[in-house]
Amino acid sequence: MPPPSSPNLHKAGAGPAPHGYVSSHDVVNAQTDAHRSSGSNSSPPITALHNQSEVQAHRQYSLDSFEIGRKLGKGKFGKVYCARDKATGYVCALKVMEKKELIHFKVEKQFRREIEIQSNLRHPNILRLYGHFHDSSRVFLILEYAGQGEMFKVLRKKGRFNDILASQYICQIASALSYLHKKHIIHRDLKPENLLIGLDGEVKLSDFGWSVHTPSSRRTTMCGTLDYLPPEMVEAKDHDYKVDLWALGVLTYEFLVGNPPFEEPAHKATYKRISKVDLKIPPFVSVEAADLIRRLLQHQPERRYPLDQIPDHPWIVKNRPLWPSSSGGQRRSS
Ligand SMILES: Nc1ncnc2c1ncn2[C@@H]1O[C@H](COP(=O)(O)OP(=O)(O)OP(=O)(O)O)[C@@H](O)[C@H]1O
Repeated sequence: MPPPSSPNLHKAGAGPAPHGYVSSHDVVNAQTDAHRSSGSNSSPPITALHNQSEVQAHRQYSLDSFEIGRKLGKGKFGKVYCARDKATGYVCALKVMEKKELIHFKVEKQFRREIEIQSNLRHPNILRLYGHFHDSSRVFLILEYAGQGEMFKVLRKKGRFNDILASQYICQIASALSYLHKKHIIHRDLKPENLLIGLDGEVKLSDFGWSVHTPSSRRTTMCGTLDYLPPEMVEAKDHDYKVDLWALGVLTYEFLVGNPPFEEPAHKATYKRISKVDLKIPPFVSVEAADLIRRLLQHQPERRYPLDQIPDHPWIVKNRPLWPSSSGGQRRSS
């Protein structure tokens, strides 16, 4: 585990074995899992330790290094638990995957790429991967704990976000994407399901399974979620980092409207609408937000609004003074 020096690290509250943490050996005990996950939904009472100094660099981690808390969720390839590093008290999320499943579904390569990419990233709006370890049958990822959970769930619960919240999220995501693009990484799978929310309400971009280091020639691999696919991928043309700009436009729309713009019951119909950029923005969407959506959802990738101009877009400029100050917004100093 690289030194977890990020200001987003969190330390468990004081006291012996608090928050329902148990021995790490219980992590694969299905019965206790069920018991824990059906228990309290509240996050463990944890205290953010901002600017905490470097801790235990180059330590060798194993399952014994952690006390395992409640199950945070379940993905296609594993379960995620809240965990506390016994030595330091730091709280993280521990993702547990069965090796045989990764092999069975032929996702080892994708998984290795995800680890390689994510462990080298340092940005307040990108979920940190502190390290990984394995035993004979499982692989464990030590991830930053996103205390407010999944963006997707929050959005579905609220229906849609107001301009203030949506603009703050979009500005944070634009900053994270801009950081990735400067490192020649395309995310390629931006959608609410791949966004988590940190303890202070800040966006955490996660899931780098589809990401690629931009190659010299552009790629044609078909990937990503249907609703977020750009015209060039629907039309099986080459694509580059500008696919993320299109996805940001789709996301802006979904945040403000509650569903993605080209959604149709049949795949073919969705493809068609994407290819034609058949965009209908409801009248309740503000003029400024609609302008940004249209500028991002351009059929021609070169015409899409550049990420570095997003903080100066009128929608962001208008709403920035209303953002709650504690939620990790990417404020401009000028
Ligand atoms: N770092 C984290 N902090 C808090 N909760 C998390 C964290 N990582 C995952 N979770 C929770 O666990 C669930 C499962 O996560 P996981 O990454 O395994 O799968 P996923 O991203 O939902 O799906 P997929 O299997 O397609 O990658 C998430 O939906 C989320 O609710």
